Amino acid sequence: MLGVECLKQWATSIWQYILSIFYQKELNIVIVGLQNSGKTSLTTVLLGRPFEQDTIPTLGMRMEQFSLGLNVVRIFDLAGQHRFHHIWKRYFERADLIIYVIDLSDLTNWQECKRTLHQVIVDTNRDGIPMLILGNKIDLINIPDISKGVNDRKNQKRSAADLSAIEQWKYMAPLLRNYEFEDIPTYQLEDSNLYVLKNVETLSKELGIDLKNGILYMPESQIYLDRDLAVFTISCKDGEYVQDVLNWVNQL
Ligand SMILES: Nc1nc2c(ncn2[C@@H]2O[C@H](COP(=O)(O)OP(=O)(O)OP(=O)(O)O)[C@@H](O)[C@H]2O)c(=O)[nH]1
Ligand SMILES: [Mg+2]
Repeated sequence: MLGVECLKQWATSIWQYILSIFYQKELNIVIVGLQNSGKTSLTTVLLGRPFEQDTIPTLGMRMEQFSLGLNVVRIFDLAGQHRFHHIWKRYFERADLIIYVIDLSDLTNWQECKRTLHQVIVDTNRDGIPMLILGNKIDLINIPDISKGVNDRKNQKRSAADLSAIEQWKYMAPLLRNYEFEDIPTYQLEDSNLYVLKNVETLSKELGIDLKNGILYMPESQIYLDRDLAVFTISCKDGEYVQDVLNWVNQL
């Protein structure tokens, strides 16, 4: 009787092995974005390792590999420094998913960040590679506490403006999914109102991406997005919304 059980187990494991040969998939994830946006931190978090405050800028590329069920996942964590951007294209050729990471807490390079994102989308759109745009570091952009200083004459004007933006953002957000691109409000982005970018629709609009109709608006032209594309806001530090990102990747 024991012999029959052993034989069954053996046959099952052989069968699983044969299945794995036919069904084993390799998933290449290529992560790009400007310097300091959090690409290496994202890689660390995706690998289930603890977040590190002090990181070293990546030089060239760093590859990490892990198994996910029967599949092998390879993460290509590319360097964000400008002098390395020319190597990105080489990795796009074998990418099954491209992730573009943005530091939402720092507006200094916002225009460059947008330009670079547009270029990545244009360069890879024809191949239809799925793409994920991640607004990172949302733990650093808090909604200002407007109750503070509301009686302070100097702050009164500012507080009223903030209040209307906050109210608009808070109440419109759930409705935006039914809105056309033109209806999503735009903002004069500055350090005091960065929190509006936590909202995925607002962030997409500021990046020129019409998620509903699949169109990328660039300063001189526009293109149809011929691919799966999603925008999330996350914090690698707190792990906020990282699970949503993983769920999205899993359904690809
Ligand atoms: N507060 C906060 N800090 C973050 C977050 N993600 C990354 N950082 C910090 O941002 C800095 C840069 O992170 P990296 O992951 O090295 O950035 P990178 O995009 O890999 O940079 P390069 O390799 O130079 O292109 C580090 O000090 C991280 O600890 C986040 O979600 N919140
Ligand atoms: Mg890095």
